[in-house]
Amino acid sequence: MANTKRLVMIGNGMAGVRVIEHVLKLAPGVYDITIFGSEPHPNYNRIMLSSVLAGGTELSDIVINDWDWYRDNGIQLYAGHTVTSIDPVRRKVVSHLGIEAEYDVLLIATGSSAFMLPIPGADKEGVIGFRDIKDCQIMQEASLTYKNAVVIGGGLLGLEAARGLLNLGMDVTVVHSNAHLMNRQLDKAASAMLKRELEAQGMKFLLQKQSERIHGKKRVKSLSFADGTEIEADLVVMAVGIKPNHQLARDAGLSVNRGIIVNDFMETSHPDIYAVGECTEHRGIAYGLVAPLYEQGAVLAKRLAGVDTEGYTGSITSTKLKVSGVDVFSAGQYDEPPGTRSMKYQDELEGVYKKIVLRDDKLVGAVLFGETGDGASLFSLIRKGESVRGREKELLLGFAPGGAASSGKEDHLAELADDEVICGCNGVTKGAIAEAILTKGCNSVGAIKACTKASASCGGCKPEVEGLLKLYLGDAAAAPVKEGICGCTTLNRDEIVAEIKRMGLKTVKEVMNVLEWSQPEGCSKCRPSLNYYLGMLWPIEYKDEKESRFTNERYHANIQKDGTFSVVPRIYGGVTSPSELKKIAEVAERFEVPLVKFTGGQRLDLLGVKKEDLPRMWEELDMPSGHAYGKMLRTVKTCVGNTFCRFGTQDAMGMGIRLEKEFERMNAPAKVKLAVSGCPRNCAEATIKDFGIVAIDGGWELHVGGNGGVHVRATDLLCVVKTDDEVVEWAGAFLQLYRENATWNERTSIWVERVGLDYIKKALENAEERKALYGRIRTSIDQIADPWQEITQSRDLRKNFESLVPAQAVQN
Ligand SMILES: Cc1cc2nc3c(=O)[nH]c(=O)nc-3n(C[C@H](O)[C@H](O)[C@H](O)COP(=O)(O)OP(=O)(O)OC[C@H]3O[C@@H](n4cnc5c(N)ncnc54)[C@H](O)[C@@H]3O)c2cc1C
Ligand SMILES: NC(=O)c1ccc[n+]([C@@H]2O[C@H](COP(=O)([O-])OP(=O)(O)OC[C@H]3O[C@@H](n4cnc5c(N)ncnc54)[C@H](O)[C@@H]3O)[C@@H](O)[C@H]2O)c1
Ligand code: SF4
Ligand code: FES
Repeated sequence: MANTKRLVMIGNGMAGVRVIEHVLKLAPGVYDITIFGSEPHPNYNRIMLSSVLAGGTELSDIVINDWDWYRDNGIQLYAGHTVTSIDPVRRKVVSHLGIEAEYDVLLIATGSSAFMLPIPGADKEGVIGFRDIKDCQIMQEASLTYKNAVVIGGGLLGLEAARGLLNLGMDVTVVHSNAHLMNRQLDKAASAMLKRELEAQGMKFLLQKQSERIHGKKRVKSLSFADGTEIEADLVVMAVGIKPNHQLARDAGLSVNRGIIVNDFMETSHPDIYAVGECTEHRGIAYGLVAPLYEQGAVLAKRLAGVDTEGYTGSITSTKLKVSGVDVFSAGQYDEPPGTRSMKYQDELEGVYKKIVLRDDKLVGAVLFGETGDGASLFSLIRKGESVRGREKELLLGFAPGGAASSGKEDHLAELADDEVICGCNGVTKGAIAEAILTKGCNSVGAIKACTKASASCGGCKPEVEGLLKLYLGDAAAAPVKEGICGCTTLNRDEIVAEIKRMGLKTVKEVMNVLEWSQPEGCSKCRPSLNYYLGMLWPIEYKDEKESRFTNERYHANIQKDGTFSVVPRIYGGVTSPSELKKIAEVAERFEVPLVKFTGGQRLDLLGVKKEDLPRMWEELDMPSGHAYGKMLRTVKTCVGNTFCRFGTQDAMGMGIRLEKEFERMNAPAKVKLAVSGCPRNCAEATIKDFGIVAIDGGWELHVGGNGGVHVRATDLLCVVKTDDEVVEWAGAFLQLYRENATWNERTSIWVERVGLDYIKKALENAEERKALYGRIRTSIDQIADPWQEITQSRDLRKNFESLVPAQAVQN
């Protein structure tokens, strides 16, 4: 593009990408943008990692900008690339995979890393920080094998990690060096109440403990302390603060202290090199919360767009602990240094504690425990810095339910100026939310979230957003507002499916237009779900929209953390042959596959494959896709059954192979796994599968709704049948009932609990209905070709893989 400047950004995290979002709006077409990010993911909401660890949230739920966003905005993204050097003279950066990028403007947004205590044994297996997706995965995997988790650090991160590990079923002890928890956010009274509450949830604490040494051969076994005591540990999570990632800047000669030193316009000591986020130090402060970083980002974006700005002058911060069942809020001055006065309210029975701290009639701090609904309002007063003389009691007790002086939250919100920030995480003002409600028709928290991003991160501002809804829409908002499948619509799954059927809508775009989506392009939640519903409803006419699928499903292979892919061919029922194994081995050798591994589902995983090699590998393997990447039928695990096992009563392998051939290529709301055991000893673990078959004398037990993942659930017994044909028919009917009624992304374990086993039994016991369901699943599956074959046989489709050079670098 003529006259465009080359903007290169190092770091694909929250602060940096927020700057790019602003720049795209303020100065479209001005920059040719390249981003390098060490993590092999698109930009995601790091704040929400606590929810991912605690369960119920997946990476796809926390992605802020999906791969399409980069592509649609012409951004060259090198995901999985760590920049290893900056050359300020030649104005270029180099990544660890050798990619060079020249810049006119360089933006460093490298964030920070977990601070790891430099104690002996800290390098052992099982000792980690909590900073990214990978750490979440390590903790989730450890919880499957190990019992004792120790979290060092009783701050925000440590407690959120500890709660997540409890959810994963581990025995968790938090080791804290201070005498009270969250000592950087809470006073002693609130801290004591917090400790009691967390103990009631099952967390254990060791306070005033100095960790001295981590023991164990290869993997951690225990942790010992300066006082000579020791605790068993299979997993140690260090959450003792963060250290800004500034080495790259230091090596390039930039001024660095705790972080990269920046002025009020986020300029570093070098011309045309800017820095933003946790990697920076501004007026002596390195921030570790997202709200100030977004404030920095807004200033920097204006600077880059040539828009006037007064500069960034620093932030007062507020925090909210994200542990369900415990409400803790802290803002500004949380203790009472000389020159301040405080007012406190404590109700031990109700578990409520409130404190406000004042200096010269101004509110300078607040600590809330138990009732935190007024947090954002108090924070806004702290930021304003105006006199609150005469209103102190009202501030302490006033806004919350049960408060003495009830001026009401809406009254308070009404008094706020339009430029007051309501959502600190995303820098959204009252004026922006008012505009969304009054002129853009947003009438739910979800719609406001989609339109403005308010409440999209920690969720701490949700009470204020609800208050504004009530303020502007009155009683209309007092009624519980229906939440849609995502922020783009207020319609839920059943309403959407009904409307698609009623109006005969046939494409994703059509659904969005006709059902009046608030975002014309939809989002990463609704697009794949609409694609699924349409395919399920119109199996013959509907053409799958590849662009509405996630990367793995688009490339028919699982993307790995280094940007390579894994290839899993289908091995029916886990039964293979020497010639098939030889073929796989030869292909693995020919393509120099770095790792070959058996999966938990009895197949072979070829890991570390370059994207451009995928079609040729599939061709040479000449086997069907194992669909290890999609919301589809994954595996049918089998035991040897009566073919070899002396306990076996039925042919488990034969049944497994038959079922896998019957239902392979089946699209579903979520992944589906089956297993067949040849007798009630159940070696194939059929009772933790979506559909499990266990042989008994003279028949088969059919089990449904099991799950062996993070949320383990044993199956419910659906029925007992006699013949193999009946097994296939019931399995097909059950899977189709699930396909037709579950919400996209809902596993059978959740769906079965939601609709109830009785509903499923009733639907399937009717032979006519069962046969009809079976007929419909067959029709659906018969329309779908094997994706690997489809790609290898089409020159156009192959090009999608071949044209992507450097293949492993570019994810968009
Ligand atoms: C579990 C958890 C929960 C949190 N909860 C909250 C919360 O509730 N509220 C809140 O305000 N804050 C919270 N935070 C803090 C918040 O996430 C951070 O303040 C924010 O993410 C910092 O944004 P950033 O862009 O500066 O850094 P990051 O989001 O860390 O992004 C930096 C990116 O740069 C990449 N990078 C680093 N070096 C290089 C290199 N050389 N080349 C290429 N890429 C590189 C990193 O891999 C990273 O992806 C939480 C943090 C964690 C870990
Ligand atoms: N809800 C939220 O806002 C939230 C959640 C998670 C993380 N974060 C942010 O992520 C960053 C990291 O969080 P964090 O909790 O690690 O940092 P932190 O600095 O807030 O807390 C670290 C805690 O560890 C304790 N500690 C220090 N050395 C220790 C030692 N040797 N042994 C035991 N305890 C020790 C400190 O007393 C402190 O309370 C912070 O910037 C935090 O603000 C915020
Ligand atoms: S489940 Fe029964 S038949 Fe199958 S391997 Fe185990 S003991 Fe043998
Ligand atoms: S304050 Fe965190 S999402 Fe609004």
